[in-house]
Order: sequence, then structure tokens, then C-alpha cells
Amino acid sequence: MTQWQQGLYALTDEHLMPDDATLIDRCEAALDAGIALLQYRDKSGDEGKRERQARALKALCDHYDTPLIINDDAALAWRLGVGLHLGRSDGSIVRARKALGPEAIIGATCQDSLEFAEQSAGEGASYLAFGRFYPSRTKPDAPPADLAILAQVARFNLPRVAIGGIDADNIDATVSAGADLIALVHGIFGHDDPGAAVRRLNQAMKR
Ligand SMILES: Cc1ncc(COP(=O)(O)OP(=O)(O)O)c(N)n1
Ligand SMILES: Cc1ncsc1CCOP(=O)(O)O
Ligand SMILES: [Mg+2]
Repeated sequence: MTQWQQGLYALTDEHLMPDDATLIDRCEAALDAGIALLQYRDKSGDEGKRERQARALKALCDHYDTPLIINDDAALAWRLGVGLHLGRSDGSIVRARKALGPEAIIGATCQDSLEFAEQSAGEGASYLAFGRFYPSRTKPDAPPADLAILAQVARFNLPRVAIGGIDADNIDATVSAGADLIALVHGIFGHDDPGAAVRRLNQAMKR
């Protein structure tokens, strides 16, 4: 198992980190404390800001030797030479794989669905993401999922990502259910000190 396939997966949020300096400072704290992956997730639609911030995060992630994943935007991922996360209506995994190459990390949202998991695995996804498992402040309307799905998708032999409302209190149960990577927004960036939050979560994961 390579290093990015297990551990914490931090997702940025444009409301929690509204300006460049806050975004970079808080992502650096999380990277320094030990995360496996960082996703740039910005729903603002401000193309200039997205390009600038994603480039700054790429330089930071290179420094920490941690992969950067871009949410939704295959063209931006291609320009930066980084990974990509695609939801059910964000475009084709097959096309993204062709454009980004065999080594690129391409993740797929599978919600609570074995069918989505099978399809995404067949199309060349690098990891499968399930959730939301708990009430989420970031995406309250995301379809709910049952932890049992994590055991059911072990047969695809791809890293299983769990997302949605995960924090220090429920991370242990989520890992025990089969998650390899734990994806969080508020559980990391909703805290005053994201580095301390990452250290606590890593401790809780090891228990
Ligand atoms: C790791 C991870 N899992 C799931 C998602 C959700 O993707 P999507 O369903 O496309 O929703 P948005 O994030 O685009 O609102 C994700 N981004 N990352
Ligand atoms: C993007 C996404 N997809 C399902 S839940 C979610 C948000 C996760 O954020 P939080 O960890 O704050 O619940
Ligand atoms: Mg999406």
C-alpha cells in the first residue's frame, strides 16, 4: 500500500478559508501534522482565484511530498499535473484517465452504491469514496450512506474513502467498518488549530 492510500484526507472549503493566506497557512498546518492527501474543493466559480490557489497548494504539497487532488475540474488537474476527484455528474473517469495518465490519482464518489463502485472501478478510478456517513455541515444534503457498504466493496481492491461528518468521536467506528482514508472538511478546518485536529484524529485512528 503506497503512502497516500491510508490516513487522513483533508478537503478545503472556501467559506472556512476565504483568502489565500488563511488557506495556505491552515493547509500547511494540516500537511505538517500528517495527512495522506489534500483536496482543493472550491465551489465559488471564480476561475482566477481557483487557478492561483490551486497552484499555491501544488507548491506546498510538493514540499510535503503529499498528493494534491482537485475537485470537479479535470482541466485544472491536467494543467497542474495533479490528481482529480469526480462526483456522479462531474464528467467521465475514462476520459480523465486518458488525459491525466495511468499514474494520476483519480477518485470517484460512490455515495452508498455497489453499482457506482463497480462502474467506477471498471472505469479506472484509483479510490472509491462513500458517504456521507454522519450529518455534515459542509454538505448537509449529500445522500446518506450506511457504514456496511465499506465491507461490501473490499472486493474491488481499491482504497475506500469515507466522508461526511467525520470527527474524533466517530473516526474509530468508521475505520473499524473498513475505511482506508478518512475525508474531512470541518473535522480539520473547522477547528482553530488544524494541526492539533490532525494530530488528534491520527491518534484516534491508531487506537
Ligand atoms: C473524497 C471525496 N469524496 C466525495 C466527494 C464529493 O464529490 P461530489 O459528489 O462531486 O460533491 P462535491 O464535493 O463536488 O460537492 C469529494 N469531493 N471528495
Ligand atoms: C463533499 C462531501 N460529500 C459528501 S459529504 C461532503 C462534505 C464533507 O465535509 P464534512 O467533513 O465537513 O462533513
Ligand atoms: Mg463534484
